[in-house]
Amino acid sequence: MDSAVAAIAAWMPRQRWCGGKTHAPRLRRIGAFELPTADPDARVHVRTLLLMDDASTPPILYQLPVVERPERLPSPAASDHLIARLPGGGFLYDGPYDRAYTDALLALIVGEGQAIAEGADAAGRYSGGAGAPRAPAAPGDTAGPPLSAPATVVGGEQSNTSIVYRPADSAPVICKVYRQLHHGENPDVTLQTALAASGSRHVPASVGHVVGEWDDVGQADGRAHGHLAFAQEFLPGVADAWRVALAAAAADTPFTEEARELGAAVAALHLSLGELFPCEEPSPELIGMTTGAWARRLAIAVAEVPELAPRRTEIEAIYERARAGAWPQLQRIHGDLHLGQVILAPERGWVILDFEGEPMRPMDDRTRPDLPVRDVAGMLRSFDYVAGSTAIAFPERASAAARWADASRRAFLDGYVAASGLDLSAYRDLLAAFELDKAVYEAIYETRNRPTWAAIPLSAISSLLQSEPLPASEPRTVEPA
Ligand SMILES: Nc1ncnc2c1ncn2[C@@H]1O[C@H](COP(=O)(O)OP(=O)(O)O)[C@@H](O)[C@H]1O
Ligand SMILES: O=P(O)(O)O[C@H]1O[C@H](CO)[C@@H](O[C@H]2O[C@H](CO)[C@@H](O)[C@H](O)[C@H]2O)[C@H](O)[C@H]1O
Repeated sequence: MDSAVAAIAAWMPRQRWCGGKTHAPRLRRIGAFELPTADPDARVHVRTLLLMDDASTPPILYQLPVVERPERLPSPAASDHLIARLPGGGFLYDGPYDRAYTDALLALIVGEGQAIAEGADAAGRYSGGAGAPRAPAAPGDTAGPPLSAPATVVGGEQSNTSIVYRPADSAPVICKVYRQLHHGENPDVTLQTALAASGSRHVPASVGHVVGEWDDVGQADGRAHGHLAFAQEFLPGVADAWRVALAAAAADTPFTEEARELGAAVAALHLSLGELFPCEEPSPELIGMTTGAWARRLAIAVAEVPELAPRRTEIEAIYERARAGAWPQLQRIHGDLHLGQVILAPERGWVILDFEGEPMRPMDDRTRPDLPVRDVAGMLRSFDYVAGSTAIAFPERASAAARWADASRRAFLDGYVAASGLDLSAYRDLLAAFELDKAVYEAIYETRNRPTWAAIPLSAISSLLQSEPLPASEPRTVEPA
């Protein structure tokens, strides 16, 4: 497979999910596993490679599902997903675009299957959300659910690769294949599965997931264990709020009613998470962990984004003011909340997706109790992004878009405060620090991934350093989601 790894290294930087577009990956094979397929002659191999990019700092472990075929796929569209011709005469395809992989993955989850280990291993776990395909009652039970269905890959700006299955006789399912792997719990799986099981209407039902293991010298027993994929109910025909909000801002259509309800949905989510998972008091140690993370992120940003160096002292002053101020209880949160993570489903209201947390943050940080204001700050930044990207696309609409964003931000805060019972005005400094920290994160993210958008967080950082936090209205108490 060495030639395949070399071909993947050349192909990978062009993929949206690749975190290291600014350097040539230096890939080291950690292990692989093969998924059983329906091919009776076993001429097609569905293999997942786990490859460490040692050229990233810190190194990133990638999941690369590929399909090795003896012949070229006939469809002209398939050639877009051909990674390489193999020296032995075969063809190597990008797995999520090849039905052999998508079917093998669905069957692994729904049938609670086991991969064939080649140094790494994987197994399916089925949790059976409403309307999802059902696992066979017993091995070989042919009256079971579809283990095969037409599938398409979700396009756009995604950190992972999501595959939508549309079985003929059961509800559609979306399965996210994690591209960057980590040892331990992936909150995307654990938080959403617990919320759905508790009856929350603000998350899609869970269908199942894939767990995996691979060699890792950093673990006591030399093996890492983590989540590789997550399948959930797919809500069809709804655009994410980012697209809806962009259209509303471009047309100068008010979004305040939707923003207020979104604030209430986020509050209900926080109440549910606070009940389902342990909470912690803000001890000096926990406060130190949060402020330490702000400082580390700022140091990376200053090194990578030259425009930030002159603002460092001012940013640190806002962090210090927040450190010395009031801190609420810590609890599990979403962790990377923005408009691209929420959809407005008919007769259901706001549905919140993607609980994986910020992809550039260490997984240990993402799985600890955190501050709900981090999520509030993330959504406030997202409304500002709508104004920023509208201004880039239509400079003549910049002022109207800025007013649109300001009204949406205020309505979101009003909805959140009214529904959460949290007196946000007591945590203004903390909210300001989290908003700044998110903008600092975005400055790194955009510089690495979409340099033409780096101006959006950079101009937000300037405004945040000049302005006072938004006032927040009085809270009242409501039931969890
Ligand atoms: N359950 C779902 N129902 C409908 N659309 C979904 C669902 N889950 C994800 N999506 C769509 O796929 C996109 C990417 O999903 P997300 O979980 O945010 O992936 P990533 O981690 O790659 O960013 C979302 O913005 C949304 O448009
Ligand atoms: O891919 P994820 O959803 O896990 O999140 C990452 O990518 C996001 C961009 O797709 C990025 O969000 C930033 O851009 C959004 C517009 O595209 C904007 O709505 C967000 O407010 C802004 O933070 C996110 O930060 C990153 O973690």
